[in-house]
Amino acid sequence: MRKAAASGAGPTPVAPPVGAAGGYNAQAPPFVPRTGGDAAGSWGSSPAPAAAAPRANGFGAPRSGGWSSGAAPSGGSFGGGGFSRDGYGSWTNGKHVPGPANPRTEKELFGEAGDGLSQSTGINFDAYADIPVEATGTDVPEPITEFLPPIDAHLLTNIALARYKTPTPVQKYSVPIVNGGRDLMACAQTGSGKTGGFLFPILSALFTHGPRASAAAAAPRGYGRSRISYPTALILAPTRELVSQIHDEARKFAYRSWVRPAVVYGGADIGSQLRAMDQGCDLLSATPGRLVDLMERGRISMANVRYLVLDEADRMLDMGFEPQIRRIVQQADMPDVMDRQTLMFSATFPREIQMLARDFLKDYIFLSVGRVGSTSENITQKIEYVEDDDKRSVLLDILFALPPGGLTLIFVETKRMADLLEGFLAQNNFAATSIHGDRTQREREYALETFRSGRTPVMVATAVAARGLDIPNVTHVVNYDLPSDIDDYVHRIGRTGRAGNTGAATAFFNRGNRNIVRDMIELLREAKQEVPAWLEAVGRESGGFSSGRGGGRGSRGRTPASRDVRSSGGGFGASRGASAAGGWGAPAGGAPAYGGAGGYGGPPRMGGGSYGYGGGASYGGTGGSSSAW
Ligand SMILES: Nc1ncnc2c1ncn2[C@@H]1O[C@H](COP(=O)(O)OP(=O)(O)OP(=O)(O)O)[C@@H](O)[C@H]1O
Repeated sequence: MRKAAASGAGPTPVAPPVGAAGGYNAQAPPFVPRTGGDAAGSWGSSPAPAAAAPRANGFGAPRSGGWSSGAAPSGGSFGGGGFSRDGYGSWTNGKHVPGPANPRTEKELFGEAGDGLSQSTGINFDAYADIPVEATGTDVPEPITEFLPPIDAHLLTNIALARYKTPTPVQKYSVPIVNGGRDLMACAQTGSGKTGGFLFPILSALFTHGPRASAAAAAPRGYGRSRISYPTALILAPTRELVSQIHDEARKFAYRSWVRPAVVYGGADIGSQLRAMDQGCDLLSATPGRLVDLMERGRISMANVRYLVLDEADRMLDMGFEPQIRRIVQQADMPDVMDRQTLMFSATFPREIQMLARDFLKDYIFLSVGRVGSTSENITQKIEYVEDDDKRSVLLDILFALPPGGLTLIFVETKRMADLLEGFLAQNNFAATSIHGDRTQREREYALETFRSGRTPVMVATAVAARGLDIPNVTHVVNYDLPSDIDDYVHRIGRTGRAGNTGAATAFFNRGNRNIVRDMIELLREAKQEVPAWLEAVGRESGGFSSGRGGGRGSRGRTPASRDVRSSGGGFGASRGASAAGGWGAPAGGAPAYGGAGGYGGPPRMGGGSYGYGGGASYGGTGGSSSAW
C-alpha cells in the first residue's frame, strides 16, 4: 500500500493574514482545484496553499489577479488576436477557441507511427507501473490512472496525436498534484516521461483557465518599438539542446491552442529569438544565462509567471547557474513563491537541491518514482576493466560487435578527448560525429541531426549530451571515461532504455575511477545488474575512502538525497511507498505548513523564514561556458 507521509513537524514560518499589507486579497492563492463546474469532473480534494505572503522585494506591483476565482479574462482575445493562424487558436471572450487542424504542421509535430522520428514505447512500458512510488507532504492527491477528463479536452486530443496511451507514473501523480495547486519536487528515472509530467498539468490548466490578464494586457509594449513578452509558464533547463527539446514537446501539446511556446538559449542569434518571441511567448523554455540577458534588455518580464519549472535543477547548479536562477526568480518581478506554482524535476536530487527547494517551493509534495537516483532496469549495464591505454582497441571491438541499426553514444570527460576520439573513429571507418561545449550552436545542432537520423550512428559526447536528450533508437551508451559523480553516470546511461525500450550501457572502469566504485556497485545491485567479482574487490579495497552513496560525493562533497530531506529525521522505511497500483491511505493529517516543515540537518541557509537569499553558494563553473566539456 502506498503511503503519503506527512512532513515532520518543524519550524512553521508565520504567514501573514490574508489580505494583509501589500495589496493581497483572497484571490492570491494560485489555482485551487476546480469545483465541479465542469461536467467532466474535477480534481480530487487538495488544500488551497497557505495564505499569501507579501513580496519580499520592491519589484513590480503586487499581483492581485488569479484564476482561482474565475479571473481569466472574459473580454478580448489572447493568442493570435482572436483569430487563428499558424496552427494556433485563441482565447476569445473567456473561451478557448482551438485553431483549425493543419495536416502539414501535424505531420511535422507528431510524425507518423513507426517513422522512427519519435520514441515509440517499448515492451517494458507497462512495467513502469510496478515501480514503487513515494509521495510525501501534506494531503497528497490521488494519482490519475488514464488520460481522461478532467484533463482538458484539447490537451487530450494532442496527447492522442502523440500516440500516448497511458500516463507514466510521474505523470499519473504530477497531473493531479499540479492541478490541485500544489508545488512539486519530482524525481523519476531517466526516460520515464518527466517532460509530460510538467507540461501536461500546466497546459491543461492554461487551456481551461485561459491567460492571466494583468501585466501583459495592461502594458503590451515596452519603450520605443520593443515589445515586452510576459510568459505565463517558464521552464528553465541547463543546456541549449534540452530547452530546444522541451520547446518541441511544448509545441506538440500546445498545437491548435491559444498557448504560444517560445524558446531562448545562448549561442544562437538573439535577434531571431526575439522576433520569434514577438509572435507569442506564453510558455517559455530558456537557459538561465540567455534569459537574464533578455530581462536586462527589458524585453521580457516575469510578472505574469504562474508556473515556474526547474528541469534538471541539480545540473544547473553544477554549471554555476545559481546566481542567474536567483536573479530570475527572486530579484526581478516574478511573483512571489506564494503566488506562483513551482515545480522541480530530475532523475537525481542531491541534497543541496532539496535545500534550494526551501527558497523556491511552498508546502510542496516530494514525489519519487523508484529510489532517487536509481537507474532503469531497462538498461543492461556492463562494467569492463579497461586500462586507459587499451580503451581505443576495446572500443573498436565493441563497435564491430554491435548489431547494425542502432545508435551508439560514447561519453568522454573532455572536449579534447571528444575531438581525438571522433578522429580516431573516422580513421577506422566509423561514421562518427561529436558534440561538446566548444562547438558552435550550428555544429552542435548538425551533430545531433546526423546522429538522430543515423547518418553518423556513432556520436562522441561530453556531459553536454548527458541530460534529458531523447533520441529514439540509441541502443548503446559507452562510458569511455567514467564521470566522477555517480549522478552523471545515471543521466548518461539514461540516453538509452527510454519509454519502456531496452538498451545497453558499457563502462570502462579502471583504478582511476575508484571514487565511484561503491556507488556504482549499489546502483548495479539495485537495478538487478550483474556486479563483476573484480569490481566487488575494488569496492572492498576502496572501502574506507570511497565516497559511497551514503557519504560525500566527488569533488563537490555532495551528499545524495535518497528521499525527501524534510523528513530526514525519520526512519527510512516509514515513507517508502509500494506499487503504483495500490491506493492512498487517508491524507496525512496536520495543518499544512509551507516550505517543508522540519527535520533539516544543520542550520538554515537563510534566517527568519523570509525568502531572501543570504548565502552565496555556487558550484564551480561560470554559467557553463568555460567548463572542460
Ligand atoms: N505517457 C507516455 N506514453 C508514451 N510515451 C511517452 C509518455 N510520456 C513520455 N513518453 C515518451 O518517453 C520518452 C521519454 O520522455 P522524457 O524525455 O519526458 O523523459 P524524462 O523522464 O524527462 O527523461 P530524462 O531524465 O532523461 O530527462 C519521450 O520520447 C516521450 O515522448
